[in-house]
Parts: sequence; structure tokens; C-alpha cells
Amino acid sequence: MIPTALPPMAPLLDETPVSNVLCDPPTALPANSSTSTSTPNSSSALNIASIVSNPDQVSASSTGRNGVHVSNSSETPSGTVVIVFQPGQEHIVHMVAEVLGKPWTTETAISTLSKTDVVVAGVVTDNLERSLEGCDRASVILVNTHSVEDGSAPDDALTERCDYEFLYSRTPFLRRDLTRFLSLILGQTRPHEDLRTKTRTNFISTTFPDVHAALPNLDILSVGSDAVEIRVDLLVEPQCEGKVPSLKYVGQQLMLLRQHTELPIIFTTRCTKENGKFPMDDPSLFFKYLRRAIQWGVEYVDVELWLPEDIRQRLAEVKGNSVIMSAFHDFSGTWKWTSSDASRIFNESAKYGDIVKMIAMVSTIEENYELEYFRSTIKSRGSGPPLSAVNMGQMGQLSRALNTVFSPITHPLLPMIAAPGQLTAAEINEALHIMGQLPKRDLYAIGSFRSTPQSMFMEKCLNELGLPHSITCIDRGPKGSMESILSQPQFGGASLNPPVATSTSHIPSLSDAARAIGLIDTIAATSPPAAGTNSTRFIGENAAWKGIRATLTRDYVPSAYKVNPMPQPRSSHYEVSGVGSIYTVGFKAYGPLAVGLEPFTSIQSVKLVESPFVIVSALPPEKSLLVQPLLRHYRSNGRASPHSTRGKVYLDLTSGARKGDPLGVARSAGWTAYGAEDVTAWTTVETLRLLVGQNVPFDFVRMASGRSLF
Ligand SMILES: O=C1C[C@@](O)(C(=O)O)C[C@@H](O)[C@@H]1O
Repeated sequence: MIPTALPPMAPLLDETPVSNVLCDPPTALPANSSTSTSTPNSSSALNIASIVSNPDQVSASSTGRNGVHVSNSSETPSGTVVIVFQPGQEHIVHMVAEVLGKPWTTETAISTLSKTDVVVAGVVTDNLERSLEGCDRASVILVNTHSVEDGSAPDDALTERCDYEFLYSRTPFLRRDLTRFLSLILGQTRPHEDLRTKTRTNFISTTFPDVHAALPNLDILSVGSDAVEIRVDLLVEPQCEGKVPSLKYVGQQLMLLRQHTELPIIFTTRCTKENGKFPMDDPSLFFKYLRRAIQWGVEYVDVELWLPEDIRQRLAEVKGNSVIMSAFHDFSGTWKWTSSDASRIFNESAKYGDIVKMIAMVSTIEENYELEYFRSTIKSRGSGPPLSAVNMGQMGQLSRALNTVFSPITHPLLPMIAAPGQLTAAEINEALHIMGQLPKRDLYAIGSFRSTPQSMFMEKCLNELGLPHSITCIDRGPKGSMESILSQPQFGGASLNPPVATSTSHIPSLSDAARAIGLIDTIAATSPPAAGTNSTRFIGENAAWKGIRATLTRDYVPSAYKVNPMPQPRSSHYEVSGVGSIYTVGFKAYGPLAVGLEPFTSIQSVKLVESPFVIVSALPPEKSLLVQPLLRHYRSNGRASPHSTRGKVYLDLTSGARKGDPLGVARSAGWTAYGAEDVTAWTTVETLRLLVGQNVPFDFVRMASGRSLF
């Protein structure tokens, strides 16, 4: 995953000026040389531009491995993103522009902006009407921003005029939350696309009256969850007990939750008849809250089926990139999966729902079999939205284990269960194992001694999740030894550290990402073994690219990494955020995926670069400080806002004890800096997902790994 063969560079003191640091090392090559100075393995894993874009869509063309086709789903947003800001809050416009890697302006009437230049335009709240005069509304995305720090709420009427609303407070999480919000509303990340490919998905139904109470345990609570549900109807606003929490309170609670979890959020306003607290006398109340959730950029909104059709239809029309979960609950205990009503309800739900949730209270075990039959009939249709269906009550617990689509789960640390019969992720896995649906598998961490702490951590996760699998850590032996492990009857998958080249592996099947990158770091099962046989099929995967992508897209949206130069600014009101190329230190990429990656090898190569968007260093630990002068060199260009550098993102892939403090230097010089620890933690998240199909949140991995890697 991390380059190991690096061009030698003269050891220099930290304070050495950049002109001395990058004197051509003895074996360094001209920047445009096509000859590689690093191993094939190391370099090809690091096409940051395509990694951020989405290497899932990087596939080998029919012409062979060199004809790699990279399709980019992270389209640069078209149109103008108009940020409506409160007087004195202009910094939020700068931040949006930074996150998007776009130029920005504040003084132009929107209608005069060119239709082709993509910019961020800041408009102060009072000027919105005037700024919009004569403007083609379809070509702008209006975002009302509001700082909640002083306890104020945004002007409702203003938000109604806008497409979205972003609430914020100046915390260390602001930038990250903004990135997540923008990535979703602009369709640059589509969490649901990712989740729908998983064989099983769970969501944790939180039941806190106040999200603050959830924060200390949120990481551990969400182990095994793919999404977090906020039960808005269960929130209790101080001094307003017994009343529907205000939009102001709900907005702040949601902001808080989103700042503390990377998981997608499900926004639920459960009505009184369906075990919730939202009153049913005025359906427009639901519209108001659910519409606002869409404006807040929530990933999933739960829309109850009893709501009048025009409300459900209108929500579907304005859903943007949010996903609608249609919800039907029956608590009567007399409703039947075998009745014609079941199909009718599914069909009605499918009209506007991207996912159909159907839940009934039962009192006999047979009703679970009836549900399974209904599930199979829906599946056999082959098209339409996926069905998430469970039975409530103790007798319904079997169905909670058998449901595979967004199973609601609970956790002992929650104040109460959200519905009768809810199970934890571990209980569901244990039940599946007992029923023979989740056979024990022998997993391996194959490679160097470095994999040991990671495999110990994985073992803890297996225990926490109630999974029956074992994990064994073994050194990579002589040639052929891996094949003998793969042929073990109970072999259930492996993580490989360091990874192996696809050309030398004996794994017949490869994922697109592994093929394009040329490395396998995970061997994952694609199908469970048939009873009594070892017919599991395996696929060579690459988890590291997702680790790199997740790291890099925490503070910048994917399209910010596009290597294409930005359009030139048209007036002096613009500041260019300077999206530029990606530069490497300590290694040189080569091969079909190296497009857009340039190495810094000499002082000449530094002189040619005005604003590197990303610098990736993979210097060996004892030389890690050599990058520091370079990071200082690209500090501020004098024109940018105080926190801006001429370079934006610094990724330090040096593993082990670094000499100097390149990350500290980078941060104090204004870079957004990430270390190998971040990439490793995200890669572990992805590895667990590939090996055991379960989600362990990043923050949990980082927390468990402490300061060291694990
Ligand atoms: O719809 C559901 C499912 C649920 O009712 C359950 O039965 O687990 C729990 C609710 O919080 C959630 O919104």
C-alpha cells in the first residue's frame, strides 16, 4: 500500500531552505521522465486523482490492462453555488469555495455571472432578492447558511426561498461537516449507491431525547451499523417537554449528530399511531420537517405511508440526493403478510419510496415464515425498490435476523429500544450463525509483522459483532505458501500487508479496482459455501484506495481534486482557490494510472509549480523531515485568506516513527494534513467490510488505535 523503494535523497536539516532540499538526488530523474524509480506496487496504488474520483469505475478496457478507462462520477458542479450568509459571516463563503476548490465572489449580481464559469457566490441575507433579479433560477443552487452559535435560528422564509440550509458553529468539525453536506447535495458522494451493494445493511435506531447524551458512546454504539437513525419525534426540547421539538432545535441536534458520525443519517418523524410522538392531526407538519431534512442534506428521510399522497409526491419531487425510505407500521396484531393488503402496501410505497419498509406486530412464529414468503415474492419481481421488512414483538425476532435490507438494530447503551423485539447487531449475527446462515470462517492476516496489531484489532471487532470467525496472523512464506492457505477447507478470506501484485497472484477473479491499480490487499469471499462443501468463490480486492479516498475527501469534495486547471478568474473580485496537480515526494508513480501525478525531484520541478493542490510524501521515516521546507515554501501566497496556503492537502504516507514533524509543520503552515494513520484506519474499515461484510466506523477504529496505529 505504501511505497517502499524510494529514490535516495540527501539527508538535510529541517531548516534547510527548499532550494537546497530538492537538489537532484543521485538517482532522481527529470520530472517528465517516463522511467520509474519506484516499484510497480508502490506507485500504482497512488493515483490520487482517480482514487478520489472513484476507482470503482476504473476498469480495464477490452484492449487489455494498459487500456485503462477511468470514468469520473465526481463531476465538477455546474452552475453557481450561491451562499446566503449573515452579515459578518463572510468566512463561510470562503470555506465553501475552499472545500469545492472554486473561485468565489461576493459583489456580483448573480444574473451577470457567466453560465459556464462555475463559481461560489456569496450573497448577504438582506441582498438575496436583489441579487437574484433576472437570474435563471435553474442555474443556481441556493444555500442559506446560518451560524447557530448565538442561539439564533435562520429566517424560515429565507430558507423556503433556498434549495438548502446549512447550520453551523465554529467548531473543529465545521469544515468536515460542510464537506459532507456539499458532497451530498452536489451528488459527489452517493452513500446509498455504496450501501445498496452490501449483502446486509443495519441501522441503529437511536432513542436519545438529546443527541448530546449520545456523543460519548456514539462510536461504540454504531459498530455494525451502516447508518444512524435520529428519531426526531423522541427528541425533547428543553422547556418544551411534551411538544413537537422546534425546527430550530431539531436542526441543531442534527448538526451535532452529523458532526460526530461519518455514517449516513436517517431522519424519522414517527407518528403517534406507529409508536412515535409526532401528532397526526396536521400532515403538513411532517412535510415541513421532512422537507427541511432534505434541505439539510440528510442522506435518508423516513416518509410514512399514511401521509396524503400529495405530500409523499411533493417530497419525492424535491428529494434531491436524499433517499426516501417509505415506512409502514401496523401495531394491530391482526394484519397479515398473506393478505392482499401486503402487496397493495408494497406497491403504494414503491410509488415514491427508494426503499420500502414494512413492519408488523406479530404473536406467532409462523408469521415470520409468512413474511419470508412475502419477501421472496417481492424479490422474484426482480425490479422495484428493495424491501426492508421485519416483525415486531418477541415472536418476530426471527425476521429481524433474516431481513437483509436496513435492519433496525439497538444497542445496550441506548436509553430504550425503539420498537418491541429489537436486537443488537451481535444478537443478529449470533442468531444467523446458529441457524447455519453465517458459518464460521478462518480469516488470515498474511504478511509482515506489521499486520499483527491490525489483526488483533480485527479480532476484537469480530467479538464485538458476535461473529464466529477466527483470524490468524501469519508471515508470508516462500513462493506457493499462499496458495496452500487459500486451499484450506475453512479459508474464508485474508488481508495482505504488504499487498501482492495482481500479475503474481493466483487469484482468478479480480475486482475492477484491484485490476486497475495492479495490487491485491484483500481476498474476499464472494459467495458462502454450499452446505458441506468448500465452494466459496474468492475475489482479489483493493481496499487501500478507498482508505485514501475517504481520507482525502474529508475536507475537500471529490471534484476539488480534478487535475484540470480552473477557468481563469474574470474579475478582480475573484480569488482562485487554485486547484492544481498532485505532487509526490519520495516516489514516482508510473503506469497507466499515473496521469496527473508529478514527482518533485529537483529544485527545477519546484520552480515550475505555483500551487500544488496535493503533496503526497512517502519518504522513509528517517528522512521524513525532508519534506518540511517544501511545505513551508508553499505557505501563503499573500492573496489568500489567512488559513489558505498555495498548496492545499498534504498526505504523509510515511509509516513508523517519523523524524521531524512534517504533519505539524504542514498544519501550522496552513495545509490540511493527513497521516498514514488516517489512511490505515479507513483502509481497516474497508477491509472489515470486504472480509466480514460489517461496518465498523472510522472513529471507532481511530479511537481503538489510539496514538499508534493499533
Ligand atoms: O421503522 C423503524 C423500525 C422500528 O420500528 C423497528 O421495528 O425496529 C424502529 C424505528 O425506530 C424505525 O424507524
